[in-house]
Amino acid sequence: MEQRQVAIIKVPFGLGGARGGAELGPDELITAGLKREIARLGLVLSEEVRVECPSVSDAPIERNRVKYLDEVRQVSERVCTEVSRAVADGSFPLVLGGDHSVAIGTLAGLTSHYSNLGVIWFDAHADLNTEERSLSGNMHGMSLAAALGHSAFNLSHIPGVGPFINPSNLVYVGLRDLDEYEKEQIRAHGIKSFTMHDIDRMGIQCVVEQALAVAGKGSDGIHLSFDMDCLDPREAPGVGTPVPGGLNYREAHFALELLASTNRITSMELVEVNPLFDHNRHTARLGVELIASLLGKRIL
Ligand SMILES: NC(=[NH2+])NCCC[C@H](N)C(=O)O
Ligand SMILES: [Mn+2]
Ligand SMILES: [Mn+2]
Repeated sequence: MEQRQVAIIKVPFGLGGARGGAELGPDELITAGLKREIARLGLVLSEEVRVECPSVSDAPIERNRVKYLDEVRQVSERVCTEVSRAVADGSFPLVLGGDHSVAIGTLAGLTSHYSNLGVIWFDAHADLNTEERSLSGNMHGMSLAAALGHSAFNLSHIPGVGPFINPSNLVYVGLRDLDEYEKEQIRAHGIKSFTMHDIDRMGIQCVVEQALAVAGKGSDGIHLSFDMDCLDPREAPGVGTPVPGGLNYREAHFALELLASTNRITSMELVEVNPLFDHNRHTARLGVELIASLLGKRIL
């Protein structure tokens, strides 16, 4: 990471998820010691903003098949503004979710500065569904369809946004739970995907090096989108949509340590921490540790 200034952007939004609780994520990460870690690394916290987000109690009763689209749209616009401002200020944007639908706003804000943004997406899921094809209607499963311009609601509807992201600069790490339509999309657009099978076969080091090559090819910035459910639920039980067979503790740390050592990651978001399903703040503490690894913390 080149910048020594970090901007924390908290997005307490959970209406895009399958079950409530992700809106408690940002505060939980702060309570778990995030700012102390940032200070220990000698980084300057240039700002800490909290994006105002609607919650279930403010939202009208949802009767549509696609859930809380208006709320996601509103939050996306606000996140876009904050992320864009952080980049303009020369800070490293660190977005704290919230469910993964907050990525729509993050990517919108980033593309307003980076014309060819690379994206590394750590997740058990592909988040490539469209409004028509989603089986659940949950917007956190549609963020990348919005960023690629495949869904009806997409980045182009957000004021101040840049271009859609390019599928050739998008890469997945940790996939293991895909809907049929998502599999078709990955094949149709040739999106580079390192599934858990590939990690078993090649090892996490080789996977991360190749992922970086894909995201970095011709790009002017690389965003890391980190869904905590990429981890095995034994490591990270506090998530909304856990899937067995994920990354273990050292694989996740090593991946982020490797990314940090290249100095090429220009922004990060960490999403889907859900304290309601956590035990003793374990998942939030792990989230803080992983952010520290990405920001340059080393063992020795
Ligand atoms: N960001 C996430 N945790 N996404 C989970 C998505 C699960 C499923 N594919 C869906 O569309 O509903
Ligand atoms: Mn996700
Ligand atoms: Mn996921």
